[in-house]
Amino acid sequence: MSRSPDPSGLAARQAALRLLDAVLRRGEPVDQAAPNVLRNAGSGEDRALALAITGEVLRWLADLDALIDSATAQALPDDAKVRTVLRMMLAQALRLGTPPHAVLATGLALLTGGPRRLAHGVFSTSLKREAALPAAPTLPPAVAARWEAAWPRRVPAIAAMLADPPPLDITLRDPSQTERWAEALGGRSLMAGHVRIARSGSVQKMAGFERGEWWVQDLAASLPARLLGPGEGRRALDLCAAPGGKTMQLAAAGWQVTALDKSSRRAERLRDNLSRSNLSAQVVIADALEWAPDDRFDAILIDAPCSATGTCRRHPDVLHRIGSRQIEELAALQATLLDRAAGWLAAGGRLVYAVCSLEPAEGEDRARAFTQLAPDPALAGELPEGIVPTPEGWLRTDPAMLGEAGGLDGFFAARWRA
Ligand SMILES: C[S@@+](CC[C@H](N)C(=O)[O-])C[C@H]1O[C@@H](n2cnc3c(N)ncnc32)[C@H](O)[C@@H]1O
Repeated sequence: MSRSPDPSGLAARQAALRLLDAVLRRGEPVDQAAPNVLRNAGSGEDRALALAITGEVLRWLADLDALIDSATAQALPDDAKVRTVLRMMLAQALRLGTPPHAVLATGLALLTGGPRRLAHGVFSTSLKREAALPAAPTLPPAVAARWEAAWPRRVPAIAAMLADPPPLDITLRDPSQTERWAEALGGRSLMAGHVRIARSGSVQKMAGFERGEWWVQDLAASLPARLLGPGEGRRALDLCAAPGGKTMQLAAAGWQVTALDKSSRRAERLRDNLSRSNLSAQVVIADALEWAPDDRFDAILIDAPCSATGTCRRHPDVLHRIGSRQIEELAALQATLLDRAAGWLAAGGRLVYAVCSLEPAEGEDRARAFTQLAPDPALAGELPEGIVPTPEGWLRTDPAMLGEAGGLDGFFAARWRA
């Protein structure tokens, strides 16, 4: 049943406050908290507004805090509710173009029994001073320190790409239809099988979605599966497969795919995606640390669990949830997955390891440490124009690459041969 938008506008703001609380206090991903938080958050429009406010606060958190602190002599703790409400108020005024009276009414309503005068004062002072955000968001200090150490010359450009949500990329089931779909969807293709479109409205309502002609997948995320080439009926293992973007690519490229994931909830989405796109794979729900195959595979794709910091434009919560401890733990898991899978490859078979991460500890360091198989460098011709392999033959992307065309996710991929 479709609901009409909440006329007070409060439901969306209450939901945004709860989502921000989930990310900033409990370290939960927005995607994990959202289904529960948004269930009673009014109409589709209200839910979209809640997500937009949450996203803008997480993108611009340090800069919003600087504006708040410059407008009051009071030291507001980081986790004070009034600070989060003020972040939301300023994000709406400065990023979403919400009229000040609507921002004030809904913001103050979140602070019933709390420091409303303070919030009113900070917001009004900021508007009177014509407060503005910088051209590029300021990265949280821990993220800035990590990326400065890894990519000193790339960080300003990466931060600039964080200012706005990225365009929407789709992967086509049939790459020979690229021109047709680019035209039908009013998009632009950066590579056969890829179309990029401006973000607007519901993906499910776009032509071709229901019939599974395409699925949403960032251009960078589509590259690891491409590195395995055409399947010609041979056997591929997609380890860590759900929700199935790469399984669908492999199946569409003619591989006979075994798609393994340990999460039954995510495997359900993988099954739905396969059935919508009319593609098939053998779905296995198992822990890759315990499972072992009966037969060897001609190709293995490990799209390993990772920090996902490469998806920070779409998921700015990663900037505030992920620290060195998580990265270290994930790197250890990734090393174990690589070591196990190497023994499951048939002679002459290819293994691709990939992570949607901007952390060398999960990408370059893992590839350097892995010596069980012979390197099989990626070739420039296998990648979109403008993306070249690293001197080691690895694929490394960051959000500022192909920046003129809208950028792409941060990804790392490396390939070996048995
Ligand atoms: C990066 S996501 C995979 C995305 C997927 N390849 C795609 O393209 O849609 C990582 C996946 O690894 C799964 N995973 C994490 N640890 C695992 C393990 N020990 N065994 C199997 N799957 C695991 C998670 O459930 C998650 O679905």
